[in-house]
Amino acid sequence: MTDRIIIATRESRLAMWQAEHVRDLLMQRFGAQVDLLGMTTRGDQILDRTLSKVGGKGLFVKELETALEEGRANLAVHSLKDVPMDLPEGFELAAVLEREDPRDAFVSNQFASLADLPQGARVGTSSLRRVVQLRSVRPDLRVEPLRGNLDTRLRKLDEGQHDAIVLAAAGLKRLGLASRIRSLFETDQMLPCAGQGALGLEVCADAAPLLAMLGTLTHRGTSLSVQAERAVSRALGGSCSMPLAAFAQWDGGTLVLRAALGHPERTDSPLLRASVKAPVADAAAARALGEQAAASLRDQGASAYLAA
Ligand SMILES: NCc1[nH]cc(CCC(=O)O)c1CC(=O)O
Repeated sequence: MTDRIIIATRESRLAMWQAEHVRDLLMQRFGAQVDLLGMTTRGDQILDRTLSKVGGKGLFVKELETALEEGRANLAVHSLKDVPMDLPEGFELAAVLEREDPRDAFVSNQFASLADLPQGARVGTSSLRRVVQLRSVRPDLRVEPLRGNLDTRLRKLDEGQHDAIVLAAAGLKRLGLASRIRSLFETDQMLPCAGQGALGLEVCADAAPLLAMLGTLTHRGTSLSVQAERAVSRALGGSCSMPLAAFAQWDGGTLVLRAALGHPERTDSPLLRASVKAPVADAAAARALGEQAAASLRDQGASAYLAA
């Protein structure tokens, strides 16, 4: 079963790149024969509404999981930031690959950075996390919705619908579009969301040989970081589309985790921030650190933000 592997993937250019990247890795590392099964998910079809209003992240993942369940594929490759905090019963993350650049990128045809934008400039993004952080440094900006895959978003920018847009650097780099990045946000200005830049490999929990084999691909620092980040979100129990950022870095011993939570509606509410660190050597300790960051946000009044 592990000598021929079928990867279920969405058909966007980024998803295909990621699936092909994993295919190449599996061929190199294990000499496996790998095929791709392209699929369109509900999340890909809904382009006119904010995802958080129609069911959130799970929309991109569900169809792929069904393919795994029915044995049409063995493996699904995801951008971890699109994977819900708790996988449905019967599925497991077999591996977390080394993280690409986790930062957000400022993309514009006229302006070099956020600081260069004139008063009242129009910035495209549909991510509440980006909206609240933009608002906190530049309350004057007009933040406008922007959806679609990377190519669609860049086209909307090029058509003049926005003065600038904010995108994950990882996606742009993977697609050979790094030249579109005018500047990278420092993480203290625009903290990434949990899992940004990392890929997760999902399999059926009963696929023991495959789980063991793929597990060897895990990048330890990325995996511990992402466990802590995802634990913040899980502990806050809000929806996966809440304006929450969580970003961790591991130096081989200590995990440093920062989180930020914005109010989804009230522009006068400040961002809540937490920063915690501890020696971390396993997933349980990483998750405990995430829970500590969530507790700190709660102490600062996070529940009023989450209820909104
Ligand atoms: N939400 C869509 C999505 N999912 C993963 C990436 C980029 C790659 C990554 O962060 O792993 C993007 C694009 C973006 O947010 O700009």
